[in-house]
Amino acid sequence: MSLLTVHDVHRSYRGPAGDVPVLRGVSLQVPEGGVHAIMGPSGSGKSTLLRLLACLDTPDAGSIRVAGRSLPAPWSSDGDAYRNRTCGIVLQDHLLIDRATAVDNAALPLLYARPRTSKRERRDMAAELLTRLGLGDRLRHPVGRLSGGERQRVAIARAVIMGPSLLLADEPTGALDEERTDEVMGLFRSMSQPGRAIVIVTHDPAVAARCDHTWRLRAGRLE
Ligand SMILES: Nc1ncnc2c1ncn2[C@@H]1O[C@H](COP(=O)(O)OP(=O)(O)OP(=O)(O)O)[C@@H](O)[C@H]1O
Repeated sequence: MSLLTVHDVHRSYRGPAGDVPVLRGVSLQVPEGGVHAIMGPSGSGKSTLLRLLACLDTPDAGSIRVAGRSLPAPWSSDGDAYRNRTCGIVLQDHLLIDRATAVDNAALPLLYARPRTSKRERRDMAAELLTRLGLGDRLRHPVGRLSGGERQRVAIARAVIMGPSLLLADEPTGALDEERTDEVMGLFRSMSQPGRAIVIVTHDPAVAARCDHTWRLRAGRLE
């Protein structure tokens, strides 16, 4: 069964010389229980597509359904709930809180979880994930003082902490060495159970080779 169904999605941006079409009829069916990759040249619209799937933006035309339901409006409370409970996202600019520790950044989505969790539970869950991602000795560091690859892993921990049905990750291993890439891919693989799917945008053929399926974005369409 498809967890994610995208049908004939279009998205243009307004440019100085008129509209610039980026997505020109993207269709996609992502089955449950796997790790999938989207590749494509720089500027082909991969991040644009991911933002639509994360309900951070709306298509000009076409439809997106997750677990059989159409996506809500991005800035509605249903959109917030979708991003908190159904979908986890790792963006290229990680949007972390620099002064807060790695644990507090990773635990942030749990603040809005129902039923509520105690501060202790939230920190324990975050610490466990961060340790699994090789950050056991950085738990109490403010993320503003972490390296690019360390920040990337904090963003991954924050995206997966709620156990999302759909995990979307834009270049999640772009700043990581081989060993750390293995840890991240291992975490994604362990999450890819029935009822869940993981979609990663990557430029790295070695990462795509470890995914169940790879789509290529070319000329505004997926192949
Ligand atoms: N908010 C925006 N306003 C105008 N144009 C935009 C906007 N966001 C993206 N674009 C344009 O849309 C095109 C696709 O951008 P996008 O970031 O989706 O590509 P990408 O495939 O993710 O690229 P990369 O691999 O370099 O990250 C680019 O030409 C970009 O300049």
